Amino acid sequence: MTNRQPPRARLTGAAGLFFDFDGTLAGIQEDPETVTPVSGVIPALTALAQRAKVVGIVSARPLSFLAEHFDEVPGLRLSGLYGLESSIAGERFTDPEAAGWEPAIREARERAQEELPGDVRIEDKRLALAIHYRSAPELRSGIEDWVSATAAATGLDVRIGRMVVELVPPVRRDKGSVVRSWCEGLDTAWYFGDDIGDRAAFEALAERQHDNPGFTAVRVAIVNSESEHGLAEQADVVLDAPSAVVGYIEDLLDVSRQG
Ligand SMILES: O=P(O)(O)OC[C@H]1O[C@H](O[C@H]2O[C@H](CO)[C@@H](O)[C@H](O)[C@H]2O)[C@H](O)[C@@H](O)[C@@H]1O
Repeated sequence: MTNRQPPRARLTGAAGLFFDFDGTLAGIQEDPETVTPVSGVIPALTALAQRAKVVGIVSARPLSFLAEHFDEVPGLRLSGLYGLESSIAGERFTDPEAAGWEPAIREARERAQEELPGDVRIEDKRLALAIHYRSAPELRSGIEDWVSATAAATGLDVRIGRMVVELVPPVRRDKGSVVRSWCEGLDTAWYFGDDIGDRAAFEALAERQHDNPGFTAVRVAIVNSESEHGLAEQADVVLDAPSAVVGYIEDLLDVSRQG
């Protein structure tokens, strides 16, 4: 059991709460297409969005996937593909520099379909290509070599995740840039994450706290048997499952209602 007591931070002043999706609001499964938020996430986020100044999802999933699962939460911000896409108050944005890399992603997908073994799962996210080896972990180093070679041939960048390697446009955006911009005007912000890509968001919160002594950052790591990237060591709170994130939000709302 890795849960710790939540800190005594409350939803006072201008508060923001930002959540990664896979492994944080949803359990990990073999097929990414069938993943849904765990029970209680939608009502918890709905209540939070009524109470906090900014609530958002900061994910590597495409915006279309996030919209399908979260459109019913009023006021929720969505950021997809590590900040390349977003939707805020009904306004959709796609990074124009990244958009030019769609043909390179398509080329990489065609190469993957021809060259990679059938037990590797290829997830085409239009502006990113994820190669999953969860169903064949022994293929990891071969896939990493293939991804490096394809990145060199296409000009794309490489990102590593949980049993996944991705080809992405070489654009300077990450979850840290999203959190940095969403923290503007906030007094307190929480970030909940479980994976390597969430480190940049933790760092953005730490930087903001360092530069603004009046700002409170709460970094929440969701750890699991696959965690190996030091996120828990940087965290203020450690939880052990997406269901514990729902419990944490409910506690936070309760404590904040009590004033
Ligand atoms: O930023 P996130 O919302 O956490 O997205 C990160 C990646 O999540 C998905 O892959 C992960 O979850 C899959 C489903 O449980 C799992 O099979 C895989 O091993 C995990 O890496 C998603 O499919 C990727 O596109 C995201 O980059």
